[in-house]
Amino acid sequence: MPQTGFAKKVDPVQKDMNDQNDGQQASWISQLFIMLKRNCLIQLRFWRTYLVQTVGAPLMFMILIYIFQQADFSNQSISNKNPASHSLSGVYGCIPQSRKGCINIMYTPDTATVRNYLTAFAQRNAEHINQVPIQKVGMIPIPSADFLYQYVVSNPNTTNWGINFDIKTGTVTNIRYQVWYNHSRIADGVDVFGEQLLAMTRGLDEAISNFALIIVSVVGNTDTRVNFDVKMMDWPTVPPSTLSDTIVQNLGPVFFFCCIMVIFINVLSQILEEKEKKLRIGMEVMGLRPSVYWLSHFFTNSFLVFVSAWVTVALGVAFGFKAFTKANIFVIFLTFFLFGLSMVVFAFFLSTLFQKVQAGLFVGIFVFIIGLLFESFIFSSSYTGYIWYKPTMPVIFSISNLTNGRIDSLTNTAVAGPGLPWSLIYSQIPSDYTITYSDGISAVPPAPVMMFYWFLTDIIFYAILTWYLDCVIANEFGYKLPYNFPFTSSYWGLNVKRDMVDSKAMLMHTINSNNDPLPKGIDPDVLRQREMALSKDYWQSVKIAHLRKEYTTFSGKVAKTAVFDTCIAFETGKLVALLGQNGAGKSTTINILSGLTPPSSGNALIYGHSLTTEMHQIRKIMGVCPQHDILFNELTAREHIELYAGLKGVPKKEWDSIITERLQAVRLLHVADNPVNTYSGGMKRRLSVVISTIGDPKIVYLDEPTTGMDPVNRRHVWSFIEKFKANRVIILTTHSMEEADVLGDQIVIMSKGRIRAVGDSNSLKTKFGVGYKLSVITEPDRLKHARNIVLSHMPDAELEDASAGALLYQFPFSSLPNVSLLVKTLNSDPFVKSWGVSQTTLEQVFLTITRYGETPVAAKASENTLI
Ligand SMILES: Nc1ncnc2c1ncn2[C@@H]1O[C@H](COP(=O)(O)OP(=O)(O)OP(=O)(O)O)[C@@H](O)[C@H]1O
Repeated sequence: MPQTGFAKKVDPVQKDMNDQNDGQQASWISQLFIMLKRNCLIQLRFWRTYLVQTVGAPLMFMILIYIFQQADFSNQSISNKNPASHSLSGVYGCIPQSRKGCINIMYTPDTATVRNYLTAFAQRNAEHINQVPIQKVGMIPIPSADFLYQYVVSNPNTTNWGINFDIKTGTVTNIRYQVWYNHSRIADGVDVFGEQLLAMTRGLDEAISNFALIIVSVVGNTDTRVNFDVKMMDWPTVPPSTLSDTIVQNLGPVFFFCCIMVIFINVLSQILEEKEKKLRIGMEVMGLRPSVYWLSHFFTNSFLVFVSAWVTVALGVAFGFKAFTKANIFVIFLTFFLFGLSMVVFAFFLSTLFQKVQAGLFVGIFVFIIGLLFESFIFSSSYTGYIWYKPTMPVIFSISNLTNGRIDSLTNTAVAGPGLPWSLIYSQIPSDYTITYSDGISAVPPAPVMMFYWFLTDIIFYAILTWYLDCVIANEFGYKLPYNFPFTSSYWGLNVKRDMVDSKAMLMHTINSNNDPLPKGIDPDVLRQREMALSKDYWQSVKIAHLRKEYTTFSGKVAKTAVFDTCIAFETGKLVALLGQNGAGKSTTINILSGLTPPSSGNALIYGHSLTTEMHQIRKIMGVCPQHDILFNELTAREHIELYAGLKGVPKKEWDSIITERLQAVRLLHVADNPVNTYSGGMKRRLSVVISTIGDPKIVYLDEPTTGMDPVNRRHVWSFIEKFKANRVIILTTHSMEEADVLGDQIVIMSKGRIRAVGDSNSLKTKFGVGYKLSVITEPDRLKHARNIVLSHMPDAELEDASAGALLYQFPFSSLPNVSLLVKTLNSDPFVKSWGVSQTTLEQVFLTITRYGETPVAAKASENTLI
């Protein structure tokens, strides 16, 4: 970055500003590798889950299909079981058991005589056979007995009877007929093989004889002799190799859909969990590029889909399902694989719409169920087919869960149609598979390759949507890009390469254009710091001007102003301790400075980079230890450091020494290879502190770094921070006054979003502590009595606090000689329980400042009116 205008300046603080360190950030490809490694490590830690998803689910569904199919086969093939025990009652009508309907009787030849016989038969057996669907296809002529065999083999369980007549007329009519009976077609679940055959032959014989009598009565022929020769034939048994995969056709698409949806639900919950636990934002703050994040998830989940698709194909072939064996396995694989990828990207898209795992999962499962319904028996033959076959459907309606309708079509084509060889993927599916819908539309399915194009379209469509929504929907800290961001040159990095003069000019513009009035009763030191921060001649490593943060409601109303008009500068090599009560605005300030949340107004210059426009540059020189640990439970401390060192672009040869030295410094080396979920709260905090120091950051934010640590480890962390602060700015928030006292070179006390006091520990104690402290503990109803004792010996003493029987006084150095007499009196007083004299502590300073809020100095005038 050009240094124009800076080297010449004589101001000593220029040295800090000129110390332009562009920081560390790994290249795009290195980040991708390191993220892929992280994803793989996490997947390996959960290998059982992923094994269930990729192998277990397909295996389970395949076994289920196989079991159902075997049950269906046994229904389709013939076996003599349960001899007859029922009385004759007539011929059963056929019972449709598949969508193809059923045929009651097939007969041949199709001659007038045979038709007459069967018409007479039908009239006499009307109650059994003249019913739907019998009326339509109850009896149909077929060309030959051989046709019957072929038809039954390829359409099992659709026909009841086959009758082949051979009629020779003369003086005596010789009628021979052969009867085939599908005795698995039973009405009440009990085989009535014998009775049914008897009923049929008796019925036919009667019909034929009757017909003969009618003829006699009509034409007057007296010779009515008819010879019957009846032969029972075995129902053609379907060889196992030609059994239809009706179960695969019907259940297959549903089950294959479920295999992929298991992965879909997992991807959705994985991404949302990383969002909810702020893991993703944590990595981005440490320099991870969003594109790398998405791509790494795409690749690792693609691998899962890849495995799952191949396992499905392999199992389908192993189980001998025709959908697989009749097709080219690559066609089948590509179908599952591309469908799986489209669902992965669809999960990405859904994840951008939600912040919480629960909400996202609810919608994910809803999508799953809707998809299942579309895939189910109710819709599979019509609705999804309709969507697939109707090319005019807009792209949006092809939402991925519906695209699986194409798997349905593919399975049907593969099973019942010509199969799917690679050579046919560009050809139209034969018109035999034309489907006529209830609205009269007759659609010819397009070539199978169209299905692949649709999946690819889905993948690209949802990838673009994910990228856009991920940018414009506010993240968990309210950060978002404008709706037109793709058309801004800054997004594409075309005009971000500013030099420091530009950034300084931007800051000065912010300063000059701010007309906010000075807050009333501002502390003189705070005012001086403010003036320096706003001066065009005073430049430090960090210069913050008019920073303000308003949290707004959904309707845009300001719900809370967390930070008001912060103006301050920090110099290199100093640790700034930010103190304040809960809700004072410390974390918000750190979140703004670390780019987690955008400021409502104001700006800052951090090592020459503008906060509002060059956050990507600032991230390269920044380390953050957030208030809540952002750690991956499954990874070890070593893997965390490798991950962040990788993202920051720290050379690999330095990793080992960083791990050893820093983990040793915070006493974590002995658990370096244990997963983080085995760590205590304090251990996690220590690891978070170490992570914030990776990559030689010039500015480090430590948000309550020692919360939950025991005193011993806290001291280890203090000395680690103390050593680390050379040549950097460290901004630390804490509720431990001791910590601020020990570490803070500059202490900033905030209250209600404003800076109330600034200075080093001593100056604050001198200014706000004014000398010494005297505490007296007495009975709660003897406070006045104790106060009189104190004031009689020390009229200069100023009351700071009086509560629950405790008096806290502050007295100047000049009153010190009176202490011994006062102590004597206190010791001899029966109502005084204890007393103590001490130098003012930072805690007392803090209490004073926060108690009197806006005007700490002026407020002291009213102190003695407390009791
Ligand atoms: N996302 C938000 N929406 C609305 N108000 C918020 C949001 N985040 C913080 N606040 C409010 O802003 C104020 C400052 O919060 P902040 O977290 O910065 O305080 P803090 O000083 O860090 O407190 P603590 O010591 O408890 O961490 C609080 O009143 C808080 O309720």
